[in-house]
Amino acid sequence: MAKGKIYQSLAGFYDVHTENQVYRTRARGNFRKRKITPLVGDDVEFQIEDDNQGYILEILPRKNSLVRPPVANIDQAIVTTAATQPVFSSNLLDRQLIALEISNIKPIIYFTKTDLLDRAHRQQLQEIAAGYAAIPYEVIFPEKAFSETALTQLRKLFSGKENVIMGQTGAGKSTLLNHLAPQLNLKTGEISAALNRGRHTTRRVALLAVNDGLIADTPGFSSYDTLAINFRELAAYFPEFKRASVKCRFRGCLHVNEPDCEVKRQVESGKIMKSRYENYLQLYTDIKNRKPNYKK
Ligand SMILES: Nc1nc2c(ncn2[C@@H]2O[C@H](COP(=O)(O)OP(=O)(O)OP(=O)(O)O)[C@@H](O)[C@H]2O)c(=O)[nH]1
Ligand SMILES: [Zn+2]
Repeated sequence: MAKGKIYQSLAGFYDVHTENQVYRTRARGNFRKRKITPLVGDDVEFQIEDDNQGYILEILPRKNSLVRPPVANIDQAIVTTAATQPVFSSNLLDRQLIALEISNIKPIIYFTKTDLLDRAHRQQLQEIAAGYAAIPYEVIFPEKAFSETALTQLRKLFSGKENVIMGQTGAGKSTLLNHLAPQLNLKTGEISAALNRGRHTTRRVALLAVNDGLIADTPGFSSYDTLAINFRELAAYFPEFKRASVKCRFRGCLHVNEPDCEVKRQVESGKIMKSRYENYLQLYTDIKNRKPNYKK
């Protein structure tokens, strides 16, 4: 029996890479019965049948997995965030960050279209970017769009990691992927259309080697609209709230109506971004009012 990692899935075949070879494998029938589908990124045990063929026997435990794109064991996500066109939304960004925190995926916030900002807006967005960097999140705010400095910074963060790209439609995901992996030659503006074609569309998904790291060739969206968490857990996915909360008077403080709340104090003093707190309250209310059958 051999061990490897699935790098590509296409029409029921899984390309498994070991240290020195690639095997084209199929999943054994018992996976279908157990309703388990191997995913790109899975570490697997497989039986070698021929020179470079085989079948998968076991999927090793996953760190996490996404639905779109269907990829497992992701370390990092590049959250492609338009500074403008579409207009910057802290609410969308925060929801993406929370979804990643829940899945234990490290976010890298990459601002696109910074070249389209006038001076006043550039100043404003730079302050926002600095706020996120202080949380701390990895933030890349290119002086010029896709400057070598920004791309080098991003490539460095890749090393030894499995990455995915996410972001709303038009944010610049394909453009960024093309800069990172020119061999892809993606047409811009096409990805969201392909993803929206429906869940039954079989698409090739592959991991590409980029600077000692791996990147999924298919950008995706997180399932932030189906947050399945309890409202009491939400604050734990805001790193700066979690840090402050040790100084709240009450254990289990939800930072809403409680007296002597350190999170609220830090919002007042400007240490915690007001927008983050407002987005927290909005999401908190949404989750609390969610219909019971909506949970998972
Ligand atoms: N000026 C400027 N334009 C950009 C930048 N990034 C992307 N664009 C343009 O914005 C448009 C959308 O970019 P895409 O890369 O297609 O965006 P996407 O996120 O892949 O979009 P979907 O496929 O719809 O999900 C294209 O016309 C790009 O050329 C940038 O940093 N600066
Ligand atoms: Zn509190």
